[in-house]
Amino acid sequence: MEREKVAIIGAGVIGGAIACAISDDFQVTATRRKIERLSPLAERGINITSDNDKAVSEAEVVIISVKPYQVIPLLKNLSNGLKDKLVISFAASINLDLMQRVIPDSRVVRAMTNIAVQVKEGYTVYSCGKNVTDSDKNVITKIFEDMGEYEEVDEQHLDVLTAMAGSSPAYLYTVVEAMIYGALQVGLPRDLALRAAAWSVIGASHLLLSSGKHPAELRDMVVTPGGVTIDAIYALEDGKVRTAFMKAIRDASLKAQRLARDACDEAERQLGKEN
Ligand SMILES: NC(=O)C1=CN([C@@H]2O[C@H](COP(=O)(O)OP(=O)(O)OC[C@H]3O[C@@H](n4cnc5c(N)ncnc54)[C@H](OP(=O)(O)O)[C@@H]3O)[C@@H](O)[C@H]2O)C=CC1
Ligand SMILES: O=C(O)[C@@H]1CCC=N1
Repeated sequence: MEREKVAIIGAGVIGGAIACAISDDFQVTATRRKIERLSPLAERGINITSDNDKAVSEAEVVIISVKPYQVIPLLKNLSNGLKDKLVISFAASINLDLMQRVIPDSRVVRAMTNIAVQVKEGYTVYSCGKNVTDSDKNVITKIFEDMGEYEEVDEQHLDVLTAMAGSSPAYLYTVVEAMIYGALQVGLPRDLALRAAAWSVIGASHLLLSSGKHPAELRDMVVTPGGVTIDAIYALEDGKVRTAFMKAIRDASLKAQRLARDACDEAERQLGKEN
């Protein structure tokens, strides 16, 4: 069976990861302006070009993975070619309504994922525009399945989910790095410290998801009275780690919402100028 053709416009960090994750099941063409940086994708059999128009014209599905401020100008440039196509944007903060105003004749999906797509273990959340069909949904879920876990959500949650799902690996790497440094301080070899921290994150996550238990209950099961863990928990509470994480998620969510407002204001200015 002929594989569906997908164009990925802006194959940088996340677009490149998506290209690799779906390339067994879809015929992928990846674009960016600095085409020489796409050679690792070409080595994996992915078509590469810096010609967005050509990539779009040959594709049935178009994935947009440029920076948020580049999305609206890009969609305007490509609007003729995008007519009647399914367009999936992974850009933070650029909402469905805004994209739909610029490409009214396309079927638009807004999605957020994370860097674990590189190992096909991303977590993708998405919302569909009004005219997305059931057959589009089949294609969308096939793409997202190749990237890891996925679920459809109400668009109103996508800015907070950018902070929770899209950005989360960065927070976890910060935690893991700090844990490794703690272990180095008391003499554990570097590679052993890294494996201990990373496998603990994976195991703890799987247990959390499969047990259905609240994280506080699971934490309590680890804390042996008079034992080792309680001294770590005491130090973490003393360092206000929970407040720090709550602030981090709140601030990142507010930033996503502010970027969304700025993008709308800028688009209004541009669209106003054209009318
Ligand atoms: N990084 C992450 O973990 C995640 C990022 N995102 C979202 O993905 C988007 C991209 O982020 P990220 O991958 O980190 O950023 P990158 O800068 O790595 O990727 C953006 C890419 O877009 C390319 N680009 C810019 N303009 C054009 C154009 N006109 N035509 C074709 N390609 C173009 C750039 O390459 P060149 O300059 O060579 O053209 C660059 O490679 C953002 O909107 C972000 O919100 C979503 C989820 C997770
Ligand atoms: O930092 C960002 O804006 C993007 C969105 C989620 C992850 N990276």
